[in-house]
This record gives sequence, structure tokens and C-alpha cells, in this order.
Amino acid sequence: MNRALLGAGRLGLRHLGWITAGLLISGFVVAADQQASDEARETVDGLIAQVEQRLSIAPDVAMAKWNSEAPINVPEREAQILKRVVEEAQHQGVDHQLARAFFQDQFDASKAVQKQLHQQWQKESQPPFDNPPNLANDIRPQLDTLTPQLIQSLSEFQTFESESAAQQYLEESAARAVANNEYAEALEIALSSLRDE
Ligand SMILES: C=C(O[C@@H]1C=C(C(=O)O)C=C[C@H]1O)C(=O)O
Repeated sequence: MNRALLGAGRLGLRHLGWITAGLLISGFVVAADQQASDEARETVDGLIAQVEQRLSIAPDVAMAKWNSEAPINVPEREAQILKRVVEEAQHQGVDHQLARAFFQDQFDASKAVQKQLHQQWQKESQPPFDNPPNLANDIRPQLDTLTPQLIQSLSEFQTFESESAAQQYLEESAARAVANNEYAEALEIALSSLRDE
């Protein structure tokens, strides 16, 4: 074999080595990707859907408060919800620090939407709305119905949160939800403590 051929052969082998390594690595990545079980995916998607559902109530809150001129931030209402959340979390074996942080994120996300809308309506000199939703009788009860459902989903999520494939799936799913939501920044806030885990 002449030198040129030998060189080409060596180069070929070296390339083959790199190609094999590449295939192996991508194989591992694909395998890791596939590890998120159907159950983990359903849990993650269900939790994100509930978070989006809660956030979708914020424009109604904003309308009610626009008419009544009630404050956007109501710390005593938040404290009352958090008290119930911590009790229920303990009952269901959910880490109460995660539950607190998660619900505080939900409040902050709701307030971000309310602030954004009030600023917009201020600029547009929006008059009071006709037939605004009622905060005490309609909206807060809707939010209260979602609270135990969210804790239940958090409890299911906790069984997967240490699995890197489930975390990776959460990351992809959350990014997709944020990209498609009208209130992207607020949804980012609402999902932040889950993604930090
Ligand atoms: C939704 C409201 O506005 C804010 C957000 C809250 C929430 O997301 O539950 C609670 C109290 C307020 O700080 C409300 O006043 O009910």
C-alpha cells in the first residue's frame, strides 16, 4: 500500500471513530428523551394546562377591578389562599415549600396580567365595562375550585420531578406553552418554580 492510500485509510478510520461516537451520543440523547413515561407526560401537560386555565381568569379579575377600582394586589386574600394551600399540601404529602412558591408564582402571574391590562386601558381611556364579572361571587370561587386541583397535580408531578427525562419534557412543554400564550411573560412567571426544581 502506498503512503497516500495509507493516509486516506487512517483518516477514514479516524472519521469512523468520530461518526461512531456521534451516533452513540445521539442514541443516548434520544434514549434519555424517550424515558419520560406517558404518565409523566400526561402529568406535566395536565399541570401546565391548569396553570394556563388559572391565568386565563386574570383578564376577568382585571375587568372587575377596573370597574370597582379595587386594588390589584390583595395580600390578605393571598395569605388566606396560602394558608389553605399549605394545609392541603401537607395532607397530600406535597412539599409545602414547593406549594407555597408555586402558588405565589400564580398570584404574581395573575397580577402581571392585571397590571398589563390596566395600563393598556388607562392609555385607551377605557370606560367602565358593561356587565363586568363579579369578583367575590364568580371569579374567586372559580380560582378556589382550581386550588385543590392544582395541588393534586403538584403531588403527581412530585413523583417525577427528580427524573431528568420528565424535567426535560417539562422544559419543552413549558417553552411551547409560553410561546403560544398571549400573556407569555406572565405564564413564564407562573411556571418558574416548577422549572427551577
Ligand atoms: C386574583 C386576584 O388578584 C390578586 C391575585 C390573587 C390570585 O391570583 O389568587 C389573589 C389576590 C390578589 O393579590 C384577586 O384579588 O382575587
